[in-house]
Amino acid sequence: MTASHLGAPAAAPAADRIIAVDDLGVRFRRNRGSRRSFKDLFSGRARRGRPGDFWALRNVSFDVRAGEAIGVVGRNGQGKSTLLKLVAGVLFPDEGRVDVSAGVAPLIEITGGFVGDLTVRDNVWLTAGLHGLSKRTISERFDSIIEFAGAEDVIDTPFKHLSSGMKVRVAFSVISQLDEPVLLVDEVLAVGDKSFRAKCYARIEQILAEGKTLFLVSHNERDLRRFCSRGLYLDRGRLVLDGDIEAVLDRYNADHPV
Ligand SMILES: Nc1ncnc2c1ncn2[C@@H]1O[C@H](COP(=O)(O)OP(=O)(O)OP(=O)(O)O)[C@@H](O)[C@H]1O
Repeated sequence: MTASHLGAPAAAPAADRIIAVDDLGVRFRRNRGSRRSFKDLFSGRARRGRPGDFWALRNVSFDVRAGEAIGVVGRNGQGKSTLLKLVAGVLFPDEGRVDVSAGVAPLIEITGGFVGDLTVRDNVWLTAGLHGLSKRTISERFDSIIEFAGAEDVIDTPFKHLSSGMKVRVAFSVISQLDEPVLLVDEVLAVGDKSFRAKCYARIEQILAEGKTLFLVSHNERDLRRFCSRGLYLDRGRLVLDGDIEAVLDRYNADHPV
């Protein structure tokens, strides 16, 4: 008998579960860049107390089933990108656990993972290779990656010389043609022009139809409603609401009316 015969379980059964986040906490130092005073250097109290520390995320727990599309909402600076970085495994928690039982394709910072001094061609090979695609598969997909991005004229240009829009186009094109079961998209779509955004939306729909799992951070409610069935609402690093995307957006809008 499958779990669905027993009614909706509170937590995803282990077999279905692709991501498990348990009591997650991440602490940052607000003033890392500021100089310590001479007096601070000799003050044990200042070091122990670490007054600049704050929790960017705390007590965050949720499970994700394979194939879910989750929108992450919240005001600026409330922990959304930090959460995606933890799922991507590029940041480690100070408390709790994040277990991800599948490969993750992250598009979480415009230039994230791309090497500025390498050409577009080399970056495509590097990123696709790091995500486990064979040389043969990369060769087969290379032209379509470049074509989707509209990057034919900049194939041999160093990535750092691309416009910010073109960087996003190349990054999205590569990331969305990997075989990883989980896709993380943080805001970056806002940078592309209208026609590229339309292509991205079609690609995301295709990815969801293939049964992949999506995390989308966005301030665009239309995008969130279009792709996501579930929402996570973060405020001050806490998970205020985990539920149906409509309920999550209603609550967010009620808490923060324009
Ligand atoms: N490496 C870091 N060191 C110190 N503070 C950080 C670091 N990364 C993020 N922060 C801080 O942690 C908090 C959460 O940041 P995060 O980027 O997760 O917010 P966000 O919800 O994604 O915001 P936005 O909507 O503006 O993208 C912010 O106060 C941010 O300044």
